[in-house]
Amino acid sequence: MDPTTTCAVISIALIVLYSFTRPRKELNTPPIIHLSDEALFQYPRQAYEAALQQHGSVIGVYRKNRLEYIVDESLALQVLTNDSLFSAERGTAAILNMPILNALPYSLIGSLDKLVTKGVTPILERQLQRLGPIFQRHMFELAAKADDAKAPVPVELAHSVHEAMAQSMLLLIIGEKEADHDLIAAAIKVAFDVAIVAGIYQNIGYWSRTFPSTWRAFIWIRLMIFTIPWTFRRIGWRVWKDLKQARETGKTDHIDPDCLVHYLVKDNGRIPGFTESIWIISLTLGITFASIHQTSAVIVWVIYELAVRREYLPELRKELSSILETDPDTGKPALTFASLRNAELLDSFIREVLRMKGDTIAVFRLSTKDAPLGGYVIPKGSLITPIATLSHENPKNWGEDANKFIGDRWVGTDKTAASVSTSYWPFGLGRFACPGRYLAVAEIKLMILTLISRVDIFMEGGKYEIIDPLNTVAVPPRGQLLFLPLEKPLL
Ligand code: HEM
Repeated sequence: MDPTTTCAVISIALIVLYSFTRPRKELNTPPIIHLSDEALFQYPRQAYEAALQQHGSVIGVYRKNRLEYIVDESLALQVLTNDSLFSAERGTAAILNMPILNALPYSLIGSLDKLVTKGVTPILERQLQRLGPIFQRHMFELAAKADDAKAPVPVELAHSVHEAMAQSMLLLIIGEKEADHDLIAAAIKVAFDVAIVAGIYQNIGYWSRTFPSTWRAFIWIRLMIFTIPWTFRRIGWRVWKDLKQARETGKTDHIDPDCLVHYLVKDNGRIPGFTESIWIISLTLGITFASIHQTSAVIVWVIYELAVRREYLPELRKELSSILETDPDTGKPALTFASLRNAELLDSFIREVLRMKGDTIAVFRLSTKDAPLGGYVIPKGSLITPIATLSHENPKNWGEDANKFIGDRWVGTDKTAASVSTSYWPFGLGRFACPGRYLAVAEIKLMILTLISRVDIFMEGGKYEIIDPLNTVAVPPRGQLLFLPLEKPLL
């Protein structure tokens, strides 16, 4: 080895040795509070809120063998928006059990954010014109299950919602206009499998909850190496073929110009090569999960809430009648982009559901350096999250009735379901607030208005059950929805 190389090797070795042996200075870290599994998984809101009240604005709590720092509303803004101390991308990767994302040369989460911000939001109206008929067809088919019924009949909502979401997202993402049953099933399965890796159902399984580290290792290998590539192969192959044809012909006309794969190819600046194609396929996998799973869960939440708060239905139908426009081709009443924008009462109801459904820990960040916070120091590499209920239901933010569900609370204000602030962040906050929220709210409105234009909705027993109180964000409630056809459909 020549002297220069020897010096370089020795220097690197010394730096590595120093960084491992360097005495770690004592940090003034927040108190670590023990919360029992029962408290965390059965009544997390009360447990976290009481601990914060007793021990101050920031505490450490072990959950599923992992230390998480929990803050109250006074520090929420700082934690969620101070990118120089708390990283959204790293926090999301860690909480989704995918720290490997942080080792990639490009930021997957940053690229997904850009993809939706640039590829969907600016052309939201056009996208909704394309996707709308798919949502409506699935909801009409579901409503038709109650045709001729004289008493409320049970229907299976979640399945239809997932199919509608999967089919429309296949059109949005890969430009598949006629997705067959297998392709739709593959998209649903991919979203579900990624949700499992991401730990979305981890709180409700005995093994995953009791042996979280072993569970994480096992599930990661099984799902990431075998199951997800297998279920994703049909979608991935379709994208691969499109990209291969582009490489061979130098052209992209065979790819739907409004789909996200087309956007990615254009954004790449040249026809993607092999590694760029793999990256594009990874992004389509990520966006399939991000766009299908959470929106489907929220639609179920909103419809179940409506079914137990039936007093809002007459007003919502009145609103629907007033916002319908006339389809220029058929002359029939139609729901357009403008109709959805004008559905103020429904928007307010959705916002109230998102505010009040009891989210506790929902949006995570990871400290990128030893970060001063609330009189303590959060050590570098720590997960940190504010408790959502303390912001969302705080009387200081929303008045004395802050913890009361008032469906029309936001009508006539500038606060829409998608407009996030320090006191309302179901879509996150700051630079990385969910880029898909405008699309998501429009989809939710479209599905709900379509349904209530044809059927009356009820919950069996007048109630639903929360399956996972610690994850009301992504796990929908359970209950039996019932439909009764309207005498005079509005659509
Ligand atoms: C009601 C449905 C949805 C909810 C409640 C939701 C919520 C969230 C939340 C809380 C975050 C993290 C934000 C943060 O860290 O500050 C997020 C990130 C993200 N969401 Fe959504 N989301 C929904 C629908 C969608 C849809 C339909 C899309 C795509 C079309 C989407 C795409 C993304 C992406 C790409 C990210 C990661 C990048 C980023 O953080 O900017 N989401 N979402």
